[in-house]
Amino acid sequence: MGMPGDASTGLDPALTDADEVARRLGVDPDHGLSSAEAAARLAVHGPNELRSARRTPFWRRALAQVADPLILLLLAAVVVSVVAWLVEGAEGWPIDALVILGIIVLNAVLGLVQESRAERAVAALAVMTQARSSVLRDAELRTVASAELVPGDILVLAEGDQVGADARLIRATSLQVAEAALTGESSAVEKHPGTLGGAVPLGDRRDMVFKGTAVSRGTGRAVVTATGMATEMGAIATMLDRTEAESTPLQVEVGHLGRTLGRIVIVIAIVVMVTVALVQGVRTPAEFVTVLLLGVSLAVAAVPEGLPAILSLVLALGVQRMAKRNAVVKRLSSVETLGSASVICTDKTGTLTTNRMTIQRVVTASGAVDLGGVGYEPVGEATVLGRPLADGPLRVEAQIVLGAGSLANDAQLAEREGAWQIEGDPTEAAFLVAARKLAGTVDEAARYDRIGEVPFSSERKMMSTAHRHEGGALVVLSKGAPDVLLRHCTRIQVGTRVVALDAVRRAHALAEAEALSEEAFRTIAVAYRPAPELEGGEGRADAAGFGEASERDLVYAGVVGIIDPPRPEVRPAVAEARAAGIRVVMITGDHPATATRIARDLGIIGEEGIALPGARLDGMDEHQLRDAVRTVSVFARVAPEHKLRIVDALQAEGLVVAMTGDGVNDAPALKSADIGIAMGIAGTEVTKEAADMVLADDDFATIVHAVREGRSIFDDIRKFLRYLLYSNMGEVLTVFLGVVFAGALGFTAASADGLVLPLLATQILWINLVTDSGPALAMGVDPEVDDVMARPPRGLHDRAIDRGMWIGIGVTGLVIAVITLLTMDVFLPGGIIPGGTDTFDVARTAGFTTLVFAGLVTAFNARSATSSAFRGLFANRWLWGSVLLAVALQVAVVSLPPLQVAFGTAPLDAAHWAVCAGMASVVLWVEELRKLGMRAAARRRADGGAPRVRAA
Ligand SMILES: Nc1ncnc2c1ncn2[C@@H]1O[C@H](COP(=O)(O)OP(=O)(O)OP(=O)(O)O)[C@@H](O)[C@H]1O
Repeated sequence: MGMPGDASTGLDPALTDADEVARRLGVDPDHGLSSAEAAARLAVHGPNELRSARRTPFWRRALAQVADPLILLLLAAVVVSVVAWLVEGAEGWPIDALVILGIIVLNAVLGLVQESRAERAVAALAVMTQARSSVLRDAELRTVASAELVPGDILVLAEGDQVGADARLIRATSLQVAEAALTGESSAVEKHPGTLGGAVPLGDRRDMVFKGTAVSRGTGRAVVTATGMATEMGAIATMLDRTEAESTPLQVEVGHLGRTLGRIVIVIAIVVMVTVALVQGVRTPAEFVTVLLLGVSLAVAAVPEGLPAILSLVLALGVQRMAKRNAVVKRLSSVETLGSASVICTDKTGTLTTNRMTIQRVVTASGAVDLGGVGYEPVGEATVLGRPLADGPLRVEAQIVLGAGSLANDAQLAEREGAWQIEGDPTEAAFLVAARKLAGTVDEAARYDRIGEVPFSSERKMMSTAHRHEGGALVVLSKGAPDVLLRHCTRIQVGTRVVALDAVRRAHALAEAEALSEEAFRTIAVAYRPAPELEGGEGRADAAGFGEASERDLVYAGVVGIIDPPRPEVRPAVAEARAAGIRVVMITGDHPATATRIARDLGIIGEEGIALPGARLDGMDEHQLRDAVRTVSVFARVAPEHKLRIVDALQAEGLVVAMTGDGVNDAPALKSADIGIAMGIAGTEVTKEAADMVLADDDFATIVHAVREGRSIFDDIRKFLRYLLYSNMGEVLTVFLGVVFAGALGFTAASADGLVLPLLATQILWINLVTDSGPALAMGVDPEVDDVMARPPRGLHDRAIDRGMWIGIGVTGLVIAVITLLTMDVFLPGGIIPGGTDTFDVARTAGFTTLVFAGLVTAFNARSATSSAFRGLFANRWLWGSVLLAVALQVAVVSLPPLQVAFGTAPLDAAHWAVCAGMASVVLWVEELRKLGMRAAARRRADGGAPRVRAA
C-alpha cells in the first residue's frame, strides 16, 4: 500500500485529488475502515501520540531520593564515622553508621513508593481527559480516542472538534479551522477540499487539516494521512524539549518553606554542635564523630524533606476522589484554586437544568396549541384549551412550525431497545418529538431534501437550511431566538395565507414569545421563505448562493415554548455555595425572562432580582461593567465574548472566578477564568482542552462538590504541615535545650560517658522515620473535621502557613521539649526534680519515648486549628492505624535486645511507660485549653455583631 506523503511514493496528499488519496489509503470515504482493519493498522503505525516523555529510569529515581544535600551530608558524616572506627582499630561493628544507612535506605524506599503512587494517580487522570475524535468505521459514525486514529480513517469534523490527525479534506461546509497551535496564525483559516495547484507553505494548505488544530466553524470530512510523530505537529514536537512538570503554588510555597527551614535548622544544628563542644569539650575522634552525627541527624530530621512527595501524593489522591464524583481536574494546581473560588459563573442550559427539552406549546397567529407528554417519547395529545386540536388555520400554522423546525435540524430521534433516544442538540430533538405528536407533520417533512445550511452559533442565535421539495421548489427554513428571527421576517403565516408582518402583528408576535419566556419556557421561533433564486445541488452539497444573506424576507410561522426543568440537586447546591461565601452568577444565551424565572426558582436571585441583557454590556466601559458585576447575578442573551468581559470585570473586583462553558467560543473565557470548567457531555473538545476541570455529568452541583473537596484538600495539607512542623520543632528544641541545660537537668551528673546527649543520632532519625511517614500521610486524607463550607473562601495568595501556625509551631515545640526533658529529669537523681534513681540511659530512653508519643498526640491536635481533638476522634482509621503501628514499633525498639543495641535504648518498666504516656498527653491538654480559648473568643466576636464571613 503506497502512503501519500511517504518517502516511497513521494506523493503529497495536499497536491493529490481527495478520492485518489482515499483510494491509495485503501478506504471507501463513505464507509470508513472496518474495525479489524483499523486495529491492524494501529498495530503497524502505533498509537497516534506525540512522543511521550521518556520515563526516568528506576536507578535515577532512586538516586534522586538521596540526592538531597542534607542526606548527602548525613552520608558524609557516616563515612567519617566509619573512617574513625577504622582508625581506632575496627573493633566490633560501626553500629551507628549501619543503623543510619538502614534508615536512609528505608526513607528512600518510602519516598519512591509515595512518588510512584502520585504519578500513577496523575497518569490515570490523563486517561480520563484524553481527546476523542468522530470517525466513520464499519460505515457507522463512532467516537474513538484520538490516540487510536490510523491512516485511512475518515474523520467527521464539526464545530468545536480537535483535529486528531493530519488529514486530506474530502468535503467541507463553511469549514474554518484555528491553526494557531501549529502555524501561529491567530485567525481561523477557511478550508476547501479542492486540490492545490502547487506546493505551498503549511499555513496555506487549504485542502488539509492538521493534528492539534481546532474546528472553529462548519463541518467536514477528511481522510487521515498521517498520525503520531509523522504529523506536522510531530515534526515540531521533536524540536520541543520535555516540558517540566509544573509546580502548584502550594508546592512552590512548601519548597520555599523547606529551604527556609533548612537554613534555620542548619544554624541550630551548628549551635548544638558548638555548644556540646564548648560546654562539654570534645576529647576523642569518636566523640567528634558522635557530635557530628548528632548535628547532621538533627538537621535531617527537622527539615521535612519528605514534604513535597507527601504534598503531591495528597493532591493526587484528592484529585482521584474528585474524579470519582465526576469532577475531572486536569492540573493539580486547580485543586488549590478551586478551594479559593469566590464566584461561580455558570451556564444555564444543561448545567442548572436537566437539558431534557420538551416542547409544550406552539403559539402562532391563530392561537396556541398545547402538546402533552414529557421527555423524548413522541406520545402526547395536541389540545387547545383542553380540547383536541381541530382542523383549521391553527393546525396548519402549528404543522409549519413543527415541520420546518424538524427540518432545519441536525438532531436524530430513534427508538432503541424500547426507549426513545436522541442524538445531537436536545433543543433540536424536541422539535422531532413534537412533530411526531402532530399527525401528518413528519410525512410532509419527508418530502424535502436538505441542500444547504447556515449553522447555529451562540452569537447568531439562529440557523437556516435550504431544501428542495419533491416537486422541485426550493425553500429556506430558519429557526432561532424569536427576537432575533423576527428581525429577518417581513411576512407572517395566517392559516394557509401569507400576509405582511405590520407593526401591530410584529409587536403581537414578540409579546407572545415574551409571555412564554416569563413562564420559564425556552423559546424558539420558526420562519421560512420560498427561494427560487437558489440553485440546488444534489444531495447535501451546498446550494449555490445560499448563505446568511438568504435569511431575509422570511415568513414568520410561530414560536414554540420548551420546558427544561431545573435539576433538583441545584437549589441546595446554590444554597451551600452561598453559605460558603461564594456568589453564583448565571450567564446564559437564553431570554432574560426565562433566565430570571429559573434563577429565582434556584435561589440565585431573590424575587426582586432581574437579569441584565448582554446587549447592554456592549455600551458599558470597564468601570460601568465592574459596577454591574458587583450587583447583577443573571446575565441573559449574552454572546460568548460577553463572557470574557464578565470574567475580566469580576477578576478586577478581586474575585477568584470559576466559569463554565461548552461551545467553541467559550474557550477564551475559560482560559481567562481562574478555573475554566468544561462540560463533559455537552462540551466540545476545544473547551475541554481549554478548561482546568471537566464535569463528567455537566451538573452544577458537581462544581460545588469540587469546591468543597478543593477546600478540604487544602485543609488536609495544612493539617499535615501543622503536624510535621509542630513535632519536628519539638525534636529540635528538645536537643537544643537538653544540650544547653544538661547540667541543670541533672544529665551531666548522671551520665557515665564523657559526652551528654539528650538524644542519640539514631534515635532522632528513628523519630523522623516513624512519625513523619505514616501519620503524616494519614493526615493528608483526613475526613473533614471542621465544616469547610462554613467559612468564606481563602484568598488566592493567602499562605498555607500563616502567623497563627508559626506561633503554634513555636509554642507546641516548646511544650514538647519541656515535657520530654522533664520526663528525663524525673527519673534522674539530681536536676530540677530530684528523687529519681535511674541511669542516664533509662532516662534518655524515657525521654525518647515521650518525644515519640508527644509527636503522635500532636497528630490528633493538628487535625483542626480550633476544634477539639475529640471531635470525630475515630473518623480517620488510617491515622489510628499508623499511630498504633508507631507505638508498637516504639515498644519494640525499647524492649527487643538487638534493637536496644542499635538504638542505644534501655528497657523500661510499666511505671516508666505510664509516666511517658502521661507526660505526652500534656501536649493534648495544653492544646485543648488553647482551642477552648480561641472558640470562646470567636463566639464573643460573633455576639459582638462583627461580621463573621465576608459579605457575599
Ligand atoms: N439549535 C438551535 N436552533 C435554533 N435556535 C436555537 C438553537 N438552540 C438555541 N437556540 C436559540 O438561541 C438562544 C440561545 O441559545 P444558546 O445555546 O446560545 O444558549 P443556551 O444554551 O440557552 O444558554 P446557556 O448559555 O445557558 O447554555 C436560545 O434561547 C434559543 O432561542
